[in-house]
Amino acid sequence: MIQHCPTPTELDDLELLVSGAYAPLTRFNEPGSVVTLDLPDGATEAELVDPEGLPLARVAADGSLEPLTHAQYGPFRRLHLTPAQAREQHAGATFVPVVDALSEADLEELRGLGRVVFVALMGTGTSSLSPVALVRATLAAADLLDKAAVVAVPLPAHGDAEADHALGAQVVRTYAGDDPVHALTDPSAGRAQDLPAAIAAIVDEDQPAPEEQGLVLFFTGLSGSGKSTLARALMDLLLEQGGRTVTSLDGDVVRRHLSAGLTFSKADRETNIRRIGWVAAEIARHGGVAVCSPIAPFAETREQVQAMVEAAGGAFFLVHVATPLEECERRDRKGLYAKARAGEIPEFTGISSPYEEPVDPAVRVDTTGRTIEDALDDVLVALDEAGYLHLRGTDG
Ligand SMILES: Nc1ncnc2c1ncn2[C@@H]1O[C@H](COP(=O)(O)OS(=O)(=O)O)[C@@H](OP(=O)(O)O)[C@H]1O
Ligand SMILES: Nc1ncnc2c1ncn2[C@@H]1O[C@H](COP(=O)(O)OP(=O)(O)O)[C@@H](O)[C@H]1O
Repeated sequence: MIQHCPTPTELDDLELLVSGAYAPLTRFNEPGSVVTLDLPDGATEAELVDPEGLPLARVAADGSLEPLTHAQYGPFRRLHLTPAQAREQHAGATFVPVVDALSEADLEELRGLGRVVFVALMGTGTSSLSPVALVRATLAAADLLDKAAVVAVPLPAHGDAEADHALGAQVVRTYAGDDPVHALTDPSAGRAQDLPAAIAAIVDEDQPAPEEQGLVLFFTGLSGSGKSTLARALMDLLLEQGGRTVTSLDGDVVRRHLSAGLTFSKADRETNIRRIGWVAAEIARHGGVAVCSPIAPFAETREQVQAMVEAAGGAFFLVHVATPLEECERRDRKGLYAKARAGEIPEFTGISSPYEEPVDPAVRVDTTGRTIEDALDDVLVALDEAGYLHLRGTDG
């Protein structure tokens, strides 16, 4: 039987299927259900493992589950009660679903309800807050009420608003059992202007202003288009003007270290870009700036990098260095195009290997006939307008 690590959404679903939160649903892939599991390469059964390889459950061909161990990772694990545990610990309370930071108005609405249990629906993609910040903000809200407790339920979003709403309502009912459920009248209506100070501080930390957010500047384009030159010039400005930590992930340099030994086959290029994306996402997670300048010829891999960066709370800023092939080949700074034309370098991007142009980059720069400062200015203006970096160029 194969081992398989499900997606974050599938891991959330697995926990809720096993805990009884989805009752009467107990298995993946029931007809018409949004609770689905994709196994790789046509496999019909598998041992499901967490990201660190701990076996969690076996899934059979009919989607049914045999639990092996409970998930043990992640912050606030102690608040992950099963519905049975929640009903036992909090019998007689009013259950209140929460998907966002609670405002003064929300709290006012709850005063007088007696004992309240917040059911923080903190699964993947449910809230605009990160899962951990949603729980932290809900604990802060509980502190502001007389008698309130928090249960964390990793109910994920499945991309179908109607089905997700129905599933959420059903899950909260299951947690409440015979006790009342109170849905807030206008959840998050008071957002921004009406958050208690302790909750506002948690939201601000989770959602930093664009100029404080981790940033991945990703230059893509043909060999010789000007990626490294522009990336280096931009990093110099950042270092000169200060205030941020900066890491370079240049294509050639990465291939000498992180990706040493990889070829230029499609599979190896994808591996190379995903490695860059993984490192860049970690840098962004810590609020730093990563400047990446690989060719990155495949749209799908670039999108995977974007997803990794955004999942880490960073902003992804794609710069297409759109210098045409003719100009890159005319420059042929490293003599590689001549060798590729002579058949000495196989699978050369633009000659014998594809480059998929980005459809919707944050900025597109053709460097042909322009100075470096002038071309860089296009990037600086776009970054300034997006609010991420406010750098002054050197040409005025
Ligand atoms: N077959 C082939 N195709 C493209 N490029 C080649 C090839 N062989 C070697 N080189 C040199 O490697 C640099 C590109 O590496 P990358 O890691 O950026 O490429 S990729 O993103 O994995 O496609 C690229 O550097 P840049 O010119 O800076 O882009 C080339 O110098
Ligand atoms: N406006 C410009 N912006 C960037 N590079 C330019 C520009 N005009 C000419 N060039 C030259 O083009 C070449 C680009 O090479 P490089 O930055 O290594 O490209 P890449 O990293 O995309 O392979 C350099 O020799 C650079 O001096």
